[in-house]
Amino acid sequence: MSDPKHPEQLTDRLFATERNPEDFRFDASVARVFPDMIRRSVPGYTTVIPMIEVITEQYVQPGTNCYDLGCSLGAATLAMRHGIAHADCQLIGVDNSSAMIERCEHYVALDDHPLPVTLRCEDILTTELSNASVTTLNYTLQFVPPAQRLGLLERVAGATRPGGALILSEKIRFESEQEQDTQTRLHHEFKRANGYSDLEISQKRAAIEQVLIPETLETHRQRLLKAGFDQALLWYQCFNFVSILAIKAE
Ligand SMILES: Nc1ncnc2c1ncn2[C@@H]1O[C@H](C[S@+](CC[C@H]([NH3+])C(=O)[O-])CC(=O)[O-])[C@@H](O)[C@H]1O
Ligand SMILES: O=C(O)C(=O)Cc1ccccc1
Repeated sequence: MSDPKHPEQLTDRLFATERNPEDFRFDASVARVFPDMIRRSVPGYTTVIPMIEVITEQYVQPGTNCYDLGCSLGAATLAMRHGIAHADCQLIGVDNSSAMIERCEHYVALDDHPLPVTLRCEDILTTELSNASVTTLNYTLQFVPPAQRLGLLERVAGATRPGGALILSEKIRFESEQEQDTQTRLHHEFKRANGYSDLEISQKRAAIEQVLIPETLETHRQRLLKAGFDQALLWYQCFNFVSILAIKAE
């Protein structure tokens, strides 16, 4: 029996047996294994999360809103929460998967911290954004159709106060075919080292192909500047996964 207050932590075996090819979705079966899946699949994830607290602390401003767009189970939301020392800030997590938001509520409740967290089960493309100091898109923009990415980033930049920031973490692709092959191989070796079989790796790869669209670092940088940020700097990279800090000038 599982205690609803303590969501069970399961091992990701979703792609371990032969499956029909079907696009990846953030449904209840993914939500149940998500902490294990993301930790074993995304090189650098376990480093990026605690750094989100450190970066939030540097850019948060009193009396502002902080957003975690595509919050899943709230790992980045809680890191942001611990970096916010102002009681008059609002922290808002947004995800359009109800399975994720339901479980996220439990994790937020288990985290002993005075700052309230508002969770919205909404599309990040239409959710209201205003008076922001820190916004996080931690491996979420990669799931937004490329044609809609600039519009979303313009809304984020437009809602961000002078001196505020966006933390953007993404899987990227590389201009050079040789580098693309090498970094992809290293990512797959990382997954293998974390216990995924060749079948799991190849079936997951097929399932995410149409829904997770990586772009180059240069495309991300140029678009962040076009959207209204004044600086876009790479602060973390592990293989084909990066995190960028985009800053609005004071
Ligand atoms: N249009 C959308 N609107 C709202 N949510 C969306 C949308 N598209 C995708 N999502 C949501 O974005 C999340 C992406 S996971 C983020 C990890 C988290 N940030 C973490 O730090 O643990 C990353 C990954 O699985 O690689 C999922 O929960 C989707 O439901
Ligand atoms: O698993 C992969 O190969 C990825 O690229 C990352 C990922 C992590 C979690 C959900 C979807 C994709």
